[in-house]
Amino acid sequence: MNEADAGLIPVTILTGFLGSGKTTLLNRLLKEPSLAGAAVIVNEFGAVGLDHLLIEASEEQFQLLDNGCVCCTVRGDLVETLKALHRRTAEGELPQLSRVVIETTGLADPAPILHTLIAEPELASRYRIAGVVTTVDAVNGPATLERHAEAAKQVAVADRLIITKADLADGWTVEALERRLAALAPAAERSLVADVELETLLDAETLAGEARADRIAAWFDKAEQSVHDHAHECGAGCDHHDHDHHHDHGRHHGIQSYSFVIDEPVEWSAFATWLDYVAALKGEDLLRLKGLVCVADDPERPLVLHGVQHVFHPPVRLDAWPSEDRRTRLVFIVRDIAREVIERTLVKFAGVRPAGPQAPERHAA
Ligand SMILES: Nc1nc2c(ncn2[C@@H]2O[C@H](COP(=O)(O)OP(=O)(O)OP(=O)(O)O)[C@@H](O)[C@H]2O)c(=O)[nH]1
Repeated sequence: MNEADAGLIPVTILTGFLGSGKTTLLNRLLKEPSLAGAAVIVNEFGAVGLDHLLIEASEEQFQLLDNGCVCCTVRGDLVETLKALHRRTAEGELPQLSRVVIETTGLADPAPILHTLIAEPELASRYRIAGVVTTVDAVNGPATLERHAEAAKQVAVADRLIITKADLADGWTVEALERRLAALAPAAERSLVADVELETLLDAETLAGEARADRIAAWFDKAEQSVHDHAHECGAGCDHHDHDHHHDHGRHHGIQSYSFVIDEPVEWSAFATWLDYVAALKGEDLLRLKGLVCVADDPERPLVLHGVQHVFHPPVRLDAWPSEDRRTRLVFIVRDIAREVIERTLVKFAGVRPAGPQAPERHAA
């Protein structure tokens, strides 16, 4: 931090591809005493997102941006949220703000977010960027970096790279991933999540203010260039001609999110058979599945489900429902898998018929 930054509120961006362990790390961080005065801004897809139920922050600490992806459609909401946080703190409505952590969606490009923080005068006079922390999943990470430009970008702008799920991968895979990360982000510090010092993690910035601003400007130019290239690829057939839409359309192409709500408790053995089937058949394009499940033999204690491509993590049983709503909710983020396909398999294997869409389907961007 340089002198000009003194007195500004540090903002850390916590990013990483879908299911790479951002929320898990954030929940660990939120238990740190030094995070007591922090505000947490979480961006999730879709009106029926579940993250806000799974993050253990106090209501006062927590701000949700759930109307799109923070790097594109809800960037304005982020600006307003940060302005309002500052105003409410100054007016004594909220306690003094020690720092802000922004958890992005798994598909976000952090560069435009950083650019916004620097370029928006009111924000730049109140907040400083404390760094970008990117989680990379050791099991899916190598393939994800090859397949998804978003993931490579999240790594490239990182100050700190946190390798998660090394406990599920062999040593050789982790070493190969480390080499790949070193090539993509030579200046970033790398550590395994098990070795992370939580106390210092959020002050991750490895570049001084000006160098960072230059680097972000360079990234932003590249982003503009890819938008421009995309506009050419799209040609006359593409009817989206405003800048932001090109930006989204180019990067989150083919990715959709949708959710299902199931009114009745489910029989776990049939439901688990359905999960196995979906993972085996569609794993590569099933970028993320999250669920809160009401199981017939223990309806008071829901199961939390996490699927990340082919990997289904062991379900975790909560002691109680996190909100009044006790129905099973499933959120999917997929590439080119139609909602009807998932719905059909739910009926066939799990024997349940989900209620109609709770919110209009939307593209994940
Ligand atoms: N074994 C193991 N599991 C992990 C680790 N980190 C996260 N997980 C599991 O991975 C799943 C997804 O973790 P999340 O923290 O929800 O990932 P996320 O990046 O917040 O996911 P999105 O918000 O959907 O992008 C959960 O089941 C976690 O328990 C890890 O280091 N080891």
